[in-house]
Amino acid sequence: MTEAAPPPGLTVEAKRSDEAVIRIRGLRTQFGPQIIHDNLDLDVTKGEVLGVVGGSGTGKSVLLRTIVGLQRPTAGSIELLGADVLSLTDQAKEALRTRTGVLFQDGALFSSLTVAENIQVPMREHTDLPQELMDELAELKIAMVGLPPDAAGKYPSELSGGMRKRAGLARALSLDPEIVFLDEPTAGLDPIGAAAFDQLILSLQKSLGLTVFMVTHDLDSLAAICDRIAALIDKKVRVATMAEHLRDDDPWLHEYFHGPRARAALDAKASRVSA
Ligand SMILES: Nc1ncnc2c1ncn2[C@@H]1O[C@H](COP(=O)(O)OP(=O)(O)OP(=O)(O)O)[C@@H](O)[C@H]1O
Repeated sequence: MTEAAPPPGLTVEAKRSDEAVIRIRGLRTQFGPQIIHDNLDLDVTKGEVLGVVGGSGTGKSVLLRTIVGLQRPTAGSIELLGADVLSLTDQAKEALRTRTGVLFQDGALFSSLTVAENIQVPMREHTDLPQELMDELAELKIAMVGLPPDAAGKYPSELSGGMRKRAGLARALSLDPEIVFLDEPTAGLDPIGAAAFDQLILSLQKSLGLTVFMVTHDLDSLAAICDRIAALIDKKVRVATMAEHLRDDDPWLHEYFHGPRARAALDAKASRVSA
């Protein structure tokens, strides 16, 4: 079947931007006199892995929280999966929440619940599935993130840091979201654990067709799995591929992407590609 021609007046550019699952325009975020984002625009395309970087305090986590509706901006518009986040009814907000998953920096698991119960929290909140089915789904999510089956009955305190991250990811995937938001998913993991977590994110992204919005400081993650990188600079984002950022002469980008750690990450990527 041939693709239908776009309606008159719809340009190729407009057609392409229709694929944006997150579209931010003119975002301004301010805490008292402190302006964090100013006239920030960002499009995130369906199915991409977007890395979000920036110096400490530039507003990466606030941006994530604002997109998922946990923080209200001072001005601007945010479209998430076609819905205008800032004017939704509570009911529509709930419905949108079932289509997104969030992994906060510390995993944010409930310490008094087992891993399976943690994974079932969003199911209980948003569905009325019978317990038996929720148990089966929790088992499936546990397998998907590479945890052993006996992790289901364990409490977060009984897991290693890497396992807790995986459990947090399983909970973020609880309702089969279309977009996952990850806040520094590899922070606190050793390099081997971090690389394994990167590969897990990449394989889930590919098999589930997820869009991934990932705040990170981890240059290895950026090099290994991100399609594009949004750098928070001067209260706005500059979105480009890693190769393009490497050619940018902005001082922060230059220091970030040309320092010794960046070179090591790029060398590691180059040797993976040539292997
Ligand atoms: N609820 C809040 N009230 C007041 N100020 C806040 C609030 N949340 C964040 N901030 C401020 O906004 C700025 C951006 O915070 P954010 O956590 O987004 O930074 P970040 O880029 O994620 O930093 P880091 O890389 O250090 O985690 C910081 O100066 C922070 O103190």
